[in-house]
Amino acid sequence: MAIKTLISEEELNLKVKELGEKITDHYKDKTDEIVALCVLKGSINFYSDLVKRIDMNVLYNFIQVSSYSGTNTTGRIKVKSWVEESLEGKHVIIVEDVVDTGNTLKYIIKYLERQNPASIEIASIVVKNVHPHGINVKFPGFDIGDYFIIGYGLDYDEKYRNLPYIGYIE
Ligand SMILES: O=P(O)(O)OC[C@H]1O[C@H](OP(=O)(O)OP(=O)(O)O)[C@H](O)[C@@H]1O
Ligand code: HPA
Repeated sequence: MAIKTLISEEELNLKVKELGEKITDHYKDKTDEIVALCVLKGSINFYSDLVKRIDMNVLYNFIQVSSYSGTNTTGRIKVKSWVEESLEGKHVIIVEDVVDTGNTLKYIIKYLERQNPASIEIASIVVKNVHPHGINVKFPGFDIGDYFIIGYGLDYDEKYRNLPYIGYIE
């Protein structure tokens, strides 16, 4: 079993910087509060790098949901923890590591909308299928093909999250 690099640490750093600049530019005239919402566990590394590249005040918030077993979605989203503070009138940036089938985001957005945020946008370091479930990823990182990826927060059965790059198992 060999791990092949798909996106290097250097490529990740450059992309995160670029996304941070785009996000800063997009929200620069907004007066309402901006919340960066980390979708645990997979987004932890991207989130931590991205918020440092956003040149304005962002509030931190975290949720934990999961639906994968091995390389397949179970199709059932398990909510392990959810947003505690009110999102009413706030601009929410959902920070994801990967948008794959789009099931997870479809679920999250449906429930977040009930809290009447001012807006909801998505930043994802990797997008696998363009517009799954019609989901529009406003701040996409890398578009990739049909790889099951690991590293930079992404796991295979909870392993490999701490690789500093994104790879796949050959
Ligand atoms: O677009 P989808 O097909 O729904 O897949 C994307 C989601 O799957 C992964 O989470 P996972 O359920 O593996 O939990 P984890 O973040 O704790 O690893 C990943 O972190 C995304 O949240
Ligand atoms: O390619 C992937 N890797 C790890 N977790 C995932 N969750 C959805 N797709 C993936």
